[in-house]
Amino acid sequence: MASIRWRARALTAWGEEAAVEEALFGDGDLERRPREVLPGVVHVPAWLSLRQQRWIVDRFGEWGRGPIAPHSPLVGGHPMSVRMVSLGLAWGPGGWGERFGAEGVAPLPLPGWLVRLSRDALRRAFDRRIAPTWPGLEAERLEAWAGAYAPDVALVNYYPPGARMGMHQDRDESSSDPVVSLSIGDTALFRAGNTQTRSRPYTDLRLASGDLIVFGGPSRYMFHGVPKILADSAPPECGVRGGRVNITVRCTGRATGGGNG
Ligand SMILES: O=C(O)CCC(=O)C(=O)O
Ligand SMILES: [Fe+2]
Repeated sequence: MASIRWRARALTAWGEEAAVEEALFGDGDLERRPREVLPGVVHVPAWLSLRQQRWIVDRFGEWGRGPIAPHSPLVGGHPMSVRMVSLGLAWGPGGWGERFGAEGVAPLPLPGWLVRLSRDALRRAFDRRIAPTWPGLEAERLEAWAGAYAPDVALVNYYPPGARMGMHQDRDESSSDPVVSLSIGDTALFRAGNTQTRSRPYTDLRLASGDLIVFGGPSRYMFHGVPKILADSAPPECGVRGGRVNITVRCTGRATGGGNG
């Protein structure tokens, strides 16, 4: 029995190492060019400049000193290894709510600059030359669509070294508008799965400091996760010392008082 458990652990570890190796040296990711990873999933490497990253990391510090202290929600009775705060609404395992915790504190609003940045993200990612499959809009219609994108919440995650996030769907938002995700700090191994199951097929990619990934349309409800953070891989100038910051911007249509445009 013990040896079976050991073998299972060894196989899991081997699977992860193989995934890391594939993500680091596999054909798909070597070029670090903007590309549609799956229909509706677009990865834009190094989208944010180091200066923008540092500025956002300063805001991240302010959010952490805000009304909601960074915390690790319990999922299935276990605390998540990431620490999070949310903006616009308060996120918990039960979904998005108006208030957080026993004291019922109101979260900070989603800032206007993050709304504008997210619209820019859609313009950049869903250019037909990069993302031919979805939504396939020609320039003028893309501009109108991106300009009308109205996110109202964000989940801000800090991954200390060694943290991870299991495969899950982002389905607490009633809107199927795309999720815009920004990464700063250590590189993450990001697993983009499928919409049916939390297992294969999946596509692994590296999200490095400054990278953008957007998922919408046919992949809006894909399973995804972060099996590993690559320690000490952040550029020192990004502003994160040890670990990784991830911000996902989303639309619930429920938050009020946010910064629009
Ligand atoms: O850290 C990431 O890249 C993904 C985070 C995520 O999936 C989430 O916050 O729901
Ligand atoms: Fe997610």
